[in-house]
Amino acid sequence: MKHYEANFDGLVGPTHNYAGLSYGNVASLNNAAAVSSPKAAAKQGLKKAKALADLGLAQGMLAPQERPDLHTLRRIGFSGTDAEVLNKAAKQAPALLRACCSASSMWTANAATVSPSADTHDGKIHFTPANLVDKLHRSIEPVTTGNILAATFNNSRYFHHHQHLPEHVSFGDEGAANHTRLCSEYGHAGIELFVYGQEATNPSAPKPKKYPARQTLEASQAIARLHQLDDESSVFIQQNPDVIDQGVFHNDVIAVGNQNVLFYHEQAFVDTQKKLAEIQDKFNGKALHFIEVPTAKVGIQDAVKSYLFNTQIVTLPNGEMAIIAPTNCQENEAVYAYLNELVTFGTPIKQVHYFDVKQSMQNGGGPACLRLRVAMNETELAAVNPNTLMNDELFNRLNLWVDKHYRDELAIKDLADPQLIIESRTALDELTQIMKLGSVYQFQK
Ligand SMILES: NCCC[C@H](NC(=O)CCC(=O)O)C(=O)O
Repeated sequence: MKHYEANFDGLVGPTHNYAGLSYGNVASLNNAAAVSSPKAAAKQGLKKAKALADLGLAQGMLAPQERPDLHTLRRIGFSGTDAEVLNKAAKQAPALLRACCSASSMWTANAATVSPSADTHDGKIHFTPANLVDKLHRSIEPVTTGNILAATFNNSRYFHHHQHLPEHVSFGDEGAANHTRLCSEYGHAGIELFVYGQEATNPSAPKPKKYPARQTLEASQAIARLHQLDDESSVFIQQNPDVIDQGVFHNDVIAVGNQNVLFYHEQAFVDTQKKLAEIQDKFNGKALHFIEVPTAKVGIQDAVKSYLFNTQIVTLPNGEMAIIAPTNCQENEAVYAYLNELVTFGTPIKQVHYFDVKQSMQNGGGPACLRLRVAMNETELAAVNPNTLMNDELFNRLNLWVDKHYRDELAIKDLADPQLIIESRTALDELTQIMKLGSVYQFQK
């Protein structure tokens, strides 16, 4: 039986904009009110996804969400026709309107946590949508995310979909951005690493002073229980609170794993040596590559600016690993020098491929934020909705669809334009037909 790790990238939605909504995410704050290009953003994402499919990897796409989210605006008391709701919100509560217009579901690393069947007791792939409670604009994603995941992985024989965790800060859950999996082969049982920012029920435990720690230990433990993981195959690691305060709002800004490689910054974790020993122990003596990047070579600021660790590490069909990096890594002298050196270290990582995903980067989302990993065997892959899988036909269709429906530019003031509702719904309605998703959006019910 063949095994794959498929990447499901988030298709960037028609309202992609820079609203400065993510306190603690430096890029989001720095680019607040800049003019975005939804069309360029969607095309950059499609190009990366297609390039990975062309490298011989399993690659899918996840549909974006309905924005502006009029359902939420009505729920908080704005009434009338769609245009009236938008108009009133724009005048009376512009910050809430901005939160209801974000295309943030594009960062599918935050869509859910996924545990492959090799790790779970019932032998199914488990999905739990992230509740994303730390940020208002993201907390409105999980229900539709669940609908989209269920329409994409639509076979209950292989896929088990859970409800998102309770919507309270004690269970702050950011999905796969704070989760990585180590294994010798994708189809073998692996070690699931859950990296949390704080313990909600232990006020004396360390936590950041300035920026929020979005993921809690309690949420990570709940996911491990729901996904039927063994203690022997789960490791809970605290993210270093000092680096959260320097802009590392998710673990995938400072560490990434693939198969037997863990690539991380020296300052990423609390109790690093102890945790590495636990991982090695649970890995049953099999070979592991811990690639630690020292501060002396790449400082935290360079890591945050370039997104060195928000790279994807993928295993190519020939068994070598490649790093999928944003072009921002080439533009940073220290990081570029490090990556050029990394491929000579004798680790499984042999190549680096650079992609321009700047539209997403300007909101703090790199190549790894844009994808949700799902390790699958060939039977499970065959059970995925085939219309979501990347190939020449889907790539061409989606590019044409973007050309037809997306704006070249979007400024914050444009979010109050009622025409944007019509454009966005028309686009999404057509998309659900292209990807054969059924009625996943509120406006279709
Ligand atoms: N994994 C990357 C997530 C990036 C995302 N940025 C945002 O939501 C920025 C939106 C804005 O500011 O318009 C976040 O911080 O959760």
